[in-house]
Amino acid sequence: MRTSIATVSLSGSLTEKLTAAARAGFDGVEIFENDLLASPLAPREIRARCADLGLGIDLYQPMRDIEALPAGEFARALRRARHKFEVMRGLGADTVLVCSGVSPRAVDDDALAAAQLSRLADLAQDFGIRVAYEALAWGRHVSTYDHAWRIVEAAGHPALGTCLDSFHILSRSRGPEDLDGIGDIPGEKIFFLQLADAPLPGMDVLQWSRHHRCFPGQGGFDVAGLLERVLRTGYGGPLSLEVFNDVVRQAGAGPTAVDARRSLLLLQEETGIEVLPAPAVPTGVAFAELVTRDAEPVTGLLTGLGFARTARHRGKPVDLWERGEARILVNTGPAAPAHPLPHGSGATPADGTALTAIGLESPDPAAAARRAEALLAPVLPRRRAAEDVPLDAVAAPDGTELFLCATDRPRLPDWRADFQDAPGQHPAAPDRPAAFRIDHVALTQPWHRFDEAVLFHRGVLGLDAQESVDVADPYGLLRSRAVTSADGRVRFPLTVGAAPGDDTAQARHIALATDDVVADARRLTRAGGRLLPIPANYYDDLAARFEFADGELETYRDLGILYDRDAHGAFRHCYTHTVGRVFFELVQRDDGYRGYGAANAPVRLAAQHTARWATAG
Ligand SMILES: O=C(O)c1ccc(O)c(O)c1
Ligand SMILES: [Mg+2]
Repeated sequence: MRTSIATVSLSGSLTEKLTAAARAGFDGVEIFENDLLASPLAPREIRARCADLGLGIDLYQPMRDIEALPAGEFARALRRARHKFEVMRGLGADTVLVCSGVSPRAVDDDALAAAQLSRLADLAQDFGIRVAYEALAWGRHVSTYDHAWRIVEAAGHPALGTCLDSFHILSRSRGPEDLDGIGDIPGEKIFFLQLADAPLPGMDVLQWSRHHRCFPGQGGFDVAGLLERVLRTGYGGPLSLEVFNDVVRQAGAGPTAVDARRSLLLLQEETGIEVLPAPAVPTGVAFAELVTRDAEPVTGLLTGLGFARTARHRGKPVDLWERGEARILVNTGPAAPAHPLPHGSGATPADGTALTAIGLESPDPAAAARRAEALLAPVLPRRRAAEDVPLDAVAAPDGTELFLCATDRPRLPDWRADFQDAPGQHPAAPDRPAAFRIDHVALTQPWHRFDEAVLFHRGVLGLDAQESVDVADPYGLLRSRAVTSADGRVRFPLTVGAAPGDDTAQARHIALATDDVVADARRLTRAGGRLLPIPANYYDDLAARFEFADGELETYRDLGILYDRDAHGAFRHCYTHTVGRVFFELVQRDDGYRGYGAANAPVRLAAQHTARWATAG
């Protein structure tokens, strides 16, 4: 089906918006009146620009306050309409959107509304234009799609149809039965379909619509369910995204357009319109890669955590550090990322050590890469040097390189083949295999790419998105949403920091799962490592909330171990100091604890701020 996007859904000048929409592969656009008014281009020039870019102008919008008006006022509205139809002639646009009125002077009279819309449609017809009437959820007398349709039906004019907008419909829907009326509208009378999602729970509907709409799959609406109903009517027009969102207004148009198209592709896949390569859900984390100019602080920390340097890359200054199933690459080479990093990404190695890449254990790396490519993820070169093992890799929205790889699996190229054993190196802490591994990797996101990142990990990699949690940071609020595989072998809490410039909230971390966090915490301190000190007040509060065996709480207090419990089990965890933009966490999950210790996160963040001041002198 034809895909389209409203210019209001992208930031920048009209030219920037059109270019971004075309580059992302949209077939057409809805031109928002404000974008036209603010543009130095005449309507004919906009038309030519769109034609050069291969974009159609599928809709011009909005026209407001036209129906059910007193006679004099309606005459003035028609004059306005004639002027707009002339603009549309210049644009070569053949459909105009008319929103249900909000004017206090409009009267509650469906017959009058139908008669006046019919007059408007007569005029439109002279210009070869169709009128699509949309019920705004906050319309004065018409606020539901079925009411708008009753008026259109009563008018019975060939140039008058309805526009369905998923936001207005779903924001007012109390249950699926409220959508049954869609099936009563003949598909050819649905002149246009606008798609948007929104976060739940709702709020005042005008604020919700104007500031918080998001692309399908990024909110809580069942947009796919609605689309299926509309398709069953026989609707054959464009699928058009119309998102009003404060963050989107500030984010770059290029990446937003890609995010938007990816959202639409996933929606089309969900509704059976598009067939994409199936996801090959990662089964584990093969490695995490740190880039650093000065390896010593990181390797010192890794040694204290029981890792040993076991191998070195044959052609690059990259060392493999291992303990159990946890593998960390330490890259001291020039940190030229294969993909440009967005501003504010936690993957930026500018100031020392940064977490820039993750190896995902993939059941079928080539298939995973094909899906990623179909969903517009930048595909990175398979070989960085002639002698390297070919590895599939793509860039996540935050610039993190995701290697789709295999470890010790016959018939698949093994990423470790590029590494040569470092003789005589064994981890200081021999483990039962799998007793020590990467539990999760917390990936801070640029503030304006969070919703995109969640959809990317869900849609492209096939991970499940968990509930979003808010965490109080002393200097703001942190939002965190984990994407995980069903068995919990892959867990990436995606977080978005308080203030964009806040270094503490920007740091990424690797959490290492152990079956004895106390022993590992002691090992680190014995090796001269520092664990993040936690205030005594925290332990006094723990004593009030939970019961502990004799001495247990004192041990935690001495070491800085935090404690949490959920319906399943217990969680003990502690944090190393931060090196550059990276720190480590040691975690012990008992009896199937599912979370990440969110209850402790405010204490941890405050302690990290304090520690940063201490080291800053
Ligand atoms: O918020 C508005 O006014 C507005 C305008 C045009 C639309 O298509 C819409 O859904 C909302
Ligand atoms: Mg709309």
